[in-house]
Amino acid sequence: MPQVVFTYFNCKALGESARLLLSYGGQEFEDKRFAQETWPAIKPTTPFGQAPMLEIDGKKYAQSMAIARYLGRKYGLGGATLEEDLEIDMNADFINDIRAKAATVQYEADEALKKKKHEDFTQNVYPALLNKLNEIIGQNKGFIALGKLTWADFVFAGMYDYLKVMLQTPDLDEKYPNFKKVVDHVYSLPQLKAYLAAAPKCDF
Ligand SMILES: N[C@@H](CCC(=O)N[C@@H](CS)C(=O)NCC(=O)O)C(=O)O
Repeated sequence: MPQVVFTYFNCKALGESARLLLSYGGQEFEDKRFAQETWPAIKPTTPFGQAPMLEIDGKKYAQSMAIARYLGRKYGLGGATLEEDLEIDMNADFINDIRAKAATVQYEADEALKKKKHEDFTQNVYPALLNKLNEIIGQNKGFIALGKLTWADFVFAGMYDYLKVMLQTPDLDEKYPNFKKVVDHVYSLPQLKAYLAAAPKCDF
């Protein structure tokens, strides 16, 4: 078994999908979580100056989506054809686009502008995107793609609480009831039981 180290802040956000996938795959790994204060020392040791980082036998990899795709394919959670992979990628990228859009609001430094942007996005941007995602999950029987479990479900479930914070919408469950179906599908997997019991509790 390869030596695997996964490095990320002590939160779920962009890191949890990889932790869940590694656990699903039965891969032992060092779950290296760091505090905000230690980030400046770690940053220059990562491929792109960003976390998360996955190390396999000493080789370092970055980019949460690339990592999730790799682990998913490795553990049988990819498509059976290039077209199936395309469908998974398409829907996973759509989720990541929603997150990235919300990040432009949430990480706006000017508080007045942040409030204005949030109101604008909440009214004019998020509803169409979130309704579409809810519809996609409905068509896929409670999964993100292909009507069955794929690595994209781990991406969504892992970042779900973070999305609630980023969208400033704690009642996502009620507004878009299919979202919780994906989360429940992933979090009820027996392969994740030991990891979930041992992992530090994080709000997002
Ligand atoms: N596209 C990258 C984005 C990574 C990213 O934005 N990471 C943030 C934490 S969630 C980070 O490293 N922030 C600290 C910094 O950029 O110095 C990915 O998906 O991995």
